[in-house]
Amino acid sequence: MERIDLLLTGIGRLVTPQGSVPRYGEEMRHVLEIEHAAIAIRGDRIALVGPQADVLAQLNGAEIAETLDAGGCLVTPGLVDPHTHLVHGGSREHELSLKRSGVPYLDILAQGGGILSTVKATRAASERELYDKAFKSLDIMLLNGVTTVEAKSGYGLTLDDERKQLRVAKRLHEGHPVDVVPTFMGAHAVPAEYKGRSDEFVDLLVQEMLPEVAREGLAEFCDVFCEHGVFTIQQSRRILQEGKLLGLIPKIHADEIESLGGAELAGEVGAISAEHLLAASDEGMRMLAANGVIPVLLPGTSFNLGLKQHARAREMIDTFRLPVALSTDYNPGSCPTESIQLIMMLASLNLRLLPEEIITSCTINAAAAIGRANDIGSIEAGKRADLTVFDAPNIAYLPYHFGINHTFGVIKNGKVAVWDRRIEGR
Ligand SMILES: O=C(O)CC1=NCN=C1
Ligand SMILES: [Zn+2]
Repeated sequence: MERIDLLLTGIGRLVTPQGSVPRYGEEMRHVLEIEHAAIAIRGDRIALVGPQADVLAQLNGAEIAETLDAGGCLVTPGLVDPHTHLVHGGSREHELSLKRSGVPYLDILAQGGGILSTVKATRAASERELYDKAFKSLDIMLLNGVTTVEAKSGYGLTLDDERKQLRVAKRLHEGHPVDVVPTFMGAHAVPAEYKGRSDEFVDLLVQEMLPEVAREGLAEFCDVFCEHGVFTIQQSRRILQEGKLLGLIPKIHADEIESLGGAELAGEVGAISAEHLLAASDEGMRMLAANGVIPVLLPGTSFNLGLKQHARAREMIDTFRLPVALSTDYNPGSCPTESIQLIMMLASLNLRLLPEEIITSCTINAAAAIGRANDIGSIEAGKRADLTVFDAPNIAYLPYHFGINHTFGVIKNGKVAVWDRRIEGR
């Protein structure tokens, strides 16, 4: 047996989905649980995983560079956050009273606030300021147990400012332990200078921004805010199809507030994922299922907007056999939180997901929503050594004991990125 760089022993309970594809419907509750487990890591890959006695027996005689005792903690795959607006300037707490007095999200946007308020702040911010602000959020996400994050542009709305955001996302990927996966979302809102001329802005997106973003290789995905008062189905279709021709995989903010048929469009254009889906129709869910589109649900957003309606997750899983994923939707307006553990609790409370489904939604299915299920999202030999160590007895405890951070340790690419000294004392 070749040298092992890190041996993690003393794992009270290891819980992981299995495989390198999304888990559909009832499969979402099938997770592997191993008590008294160990994980052997070579380089940035998992070499061995199993009951500690078996792992040690297989390592017999191998050189082990470092051994860490997990103190009986719970270990899962590193958590994946597949839908964030990470890179942005400013904040929108000044809109809180408006929101709490009942002014709808889309009305604030129509009055030039909301996303457009963040556009002003992002255009005014330097790359350094955007980088430093997002770096702090990545620290919070890492400390929460997240090892890979998707980051959308969409607060620039000019070619230069969209490129600025995407360059910052690239630099964050290089400069922070958490991996950052970039999405172009120039179709996030119609900027003030194009007010009332949305088709002309779509021309700019399609004829100038998309080709340049694709040429520079600044994004893997293209996303659109397909919503009443933002981009129509026709405009969204045009942007996503043009992006796809340029090699940008489609994603879509679909049926977040009104049922426009965004889920149907996601199926039609072959999107990798469709996001929000509070108002998705049965036909929309059928289209998602028929075309292998992953629904990414964002219970933090409906919670923070005080919406009574939630995505019909149970029907998505039980009736349409969809592979549900979860995300924070971290952004300065509709969901200003980096806490994936709060999202776990809200998924349990408002989406009625089971603990096993929640873990699957935050690991392998979230990884699949950003095209990385073959690399991350489960604890198996050959997968990336991204692990999260929780001070919890089991996975049900995470959404049950809410409002705190249960993460005691994070291993990223086989290296310790976070390690709470209280583990030693356990
Ligand atoms: O409000 C924001 O800044 C982010 C958002 N985009 C679409 N829904 C929410
Ligand atoms: Zn979003």
